[in-house]
Amino acid sequence: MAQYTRVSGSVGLITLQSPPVNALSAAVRQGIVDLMQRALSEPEVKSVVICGQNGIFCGGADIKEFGGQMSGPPLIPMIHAIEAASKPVVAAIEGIALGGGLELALGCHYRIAHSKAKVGLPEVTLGLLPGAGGSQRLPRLIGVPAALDLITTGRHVTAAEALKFGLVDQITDHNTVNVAVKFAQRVTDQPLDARRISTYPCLCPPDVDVLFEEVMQSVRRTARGAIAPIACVQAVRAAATLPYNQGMERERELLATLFTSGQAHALQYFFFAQRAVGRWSMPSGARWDTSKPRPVHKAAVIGLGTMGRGITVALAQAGFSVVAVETQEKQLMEAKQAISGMLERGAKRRGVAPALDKINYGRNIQSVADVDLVIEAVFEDMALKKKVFQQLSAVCKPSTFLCSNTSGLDIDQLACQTRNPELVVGMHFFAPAHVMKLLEVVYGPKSSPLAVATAMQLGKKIGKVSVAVGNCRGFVGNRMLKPYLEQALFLLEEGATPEFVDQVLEEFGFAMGVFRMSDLSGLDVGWKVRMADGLAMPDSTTGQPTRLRQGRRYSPLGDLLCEQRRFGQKTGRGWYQYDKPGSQVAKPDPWLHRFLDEYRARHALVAHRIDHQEVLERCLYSMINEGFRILEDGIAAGPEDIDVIYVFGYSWPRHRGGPMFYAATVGLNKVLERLEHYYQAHPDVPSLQPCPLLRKLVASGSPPIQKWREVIKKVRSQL
Ligand SMILES: C[C@H](O)[C@H](C)C(=O)SCCNC(=O)CCNC(=O)[C@H](O)C(C)(C)COP(=O)([O-])OP(=O)([O-])OC[C@H]1O[C@@H](n2cnc3c(N)ncnc32)[C@H](O)[C@@H]1OP(=O)([O-])[O-]
Repeated sequence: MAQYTRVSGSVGLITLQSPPVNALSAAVRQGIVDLMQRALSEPEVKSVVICGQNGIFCGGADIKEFGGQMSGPPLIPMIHAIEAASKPVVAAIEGIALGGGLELALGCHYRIAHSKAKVGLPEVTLGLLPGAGGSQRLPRLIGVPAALDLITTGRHVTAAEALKFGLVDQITDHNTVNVAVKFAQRVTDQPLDARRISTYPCLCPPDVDVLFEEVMQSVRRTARGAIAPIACVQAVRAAATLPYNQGMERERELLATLFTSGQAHALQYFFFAQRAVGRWSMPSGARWDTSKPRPVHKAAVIGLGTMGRGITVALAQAGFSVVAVETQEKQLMEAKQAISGMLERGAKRRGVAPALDKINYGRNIQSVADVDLVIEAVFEDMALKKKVFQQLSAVCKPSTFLCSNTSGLDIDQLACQTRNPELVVGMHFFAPAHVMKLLEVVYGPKSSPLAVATAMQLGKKIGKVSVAVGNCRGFVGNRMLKPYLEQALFLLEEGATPEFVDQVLEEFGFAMGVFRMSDLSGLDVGWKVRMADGLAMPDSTTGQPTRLRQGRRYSPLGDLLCEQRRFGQKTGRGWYQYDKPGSQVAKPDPWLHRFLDEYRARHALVAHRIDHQEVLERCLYSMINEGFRILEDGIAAGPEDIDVIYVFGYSWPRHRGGPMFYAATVGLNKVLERLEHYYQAHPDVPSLQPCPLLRKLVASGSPPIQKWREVIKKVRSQL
């Protein structure tokens, strides 16, 4: 929908009207076409201004329309008609002009932006490319290098940067529409041919071929298998080498390939999944829109190890006053230094002043008596955490929220240490906590919707993607990681090498394979947890490491490496070898290959040929199977929660949508059939036994992932 008003006597004002972001739905496009014809036909009208309702210009094509039959006037001829208009058309950009929204503005003859506006062509983040002339007009307007940067990254640029690029003609701090109307009146007699961007030559730097080669190489390196960034480079190359119309034809061809690709579906699913996790719910029925958060003004962090430091930085950078407590003097001094350094570097990158004055350091837990919310980040030991929660409950105001950054310990046990267990939730950050976007907000049986709402809102305020999950061992992320790690170890026992397993997972799109990741995070972290669980102990009779624990298959490979202090990067030896402790370049280690051969011989294991398919299916399907158990248990409300956790917390490739979306893509019946195949071969590995929910979904015809929540609700109501 669009509205037409005549302003200042001679200006036709077209206002896009489709909340919340005036996306270019069929109705909006029809409105623009009709009202442009009206403005051009009215003799009194000398110029036209296009703007958006509610201080937002346009969020681009309507992503909700992508899944269906496209109807209404097509975008490209609509924008061509505006560019060819006989009267000047001015875009008044407020809020955002993204994707098709910016392409619409590029079809206009002038662009006026509010100083706080952001513009960009983020189609690549949806597995697409600017398909309404953006890949051909932008290079002609701002040059090939800048256009390549904006189109291959999809980043949003500020109005100031857009002005520097020449992407907008003027920026204002005042009412943008009024400024644009005045501007439109001033340019009525200016020649328009010079303002039709599609007619501009595409000026190229002398070494344009070298530039495209370099950009293509770096894009291939960072894309990790995503195809859209590569198509974006090819589209801009068409602008640099072909006449406009041929370039547009090339843009159309490339977009057609992407539009129907699985990756575009995965990325568009993920776009909406990111928004779905904000609409959280709890098994009790409490929901995001019925639970009001309590404002947090002052927070505290207890324990300034690696995680505590990152959490303190994230809070301070977001403007919160923070009381940072560390009882050990030496640790406190080191933490102060590290935190100041992180704040200064972050502030420099963002061009702002470091928030050093936001933090008060203390060694005494008494100093947190007046805060609104505390995040405990002490060593991952239940007894220690319980003691800290008892102290906090005694010291803090009764209304203070007590949160733990534990990565998998029982939140309810901590809640039971306090006077107000309903105000206790988990806030599980991911290392480095001031960088990683993901936050698991963990509610226990006593946690109140108020506490969950407050933690979710705080997460959003410090720039995190927060996902509300139930309390269980390992919550969602680490619980699904366990069978994934387990299968990787079993594959080594059966003949694979760490390099091969990692290569398969990295070709799939993970930033790092399971063994390189394990070396990075340190093998001793998991070892300590297994020791605490009594898992890493040798057989009481033989004293030898056994491969069976409570009737389940267990691989002591990781424990055996740790007994030799092969903790990974930190000791220079792990699943790989490194030049020296702390270096990050992993090299295959002949010692480990010999160790695996001896281990197999000692346990009478016969190595067999393991191919890509087996690695992917056993590692990913066992993880996905655990995902279905988590949905069945109600620990996660829907598949979107799991997928957002894995993309933002465990580097699952976004262009594959997430583990649950991937299962839907592969086909649930195939996942079920393969799990049954592997479980038959490995009956002592319960994580391969297909989850009943998976069976039920297959039995009900494998409904599309958007429909799983209904099936889950029915299944859980029958439990
Ligand atoms: C031809 C052409 O070349 C091609 C092919 C294209 O143009 S492809 C399209 C290119 N455009 C984009 O990639 C921009 C995508 N949007 C965003 O980046 C952000 O939304 C935002 C604009 C920066 C606002 O962020 P926000 O944090 O303030 O709010 P929100 O929660 O995100 O969004 C608020 C609500 O608006 C919905 N929404 C946002 N953008 C939308 C869009 N383009 N289409 C449909 N719905 C959209 C969103 O789902 C949510 O709905 P609900 O959850 O409330 O029901």
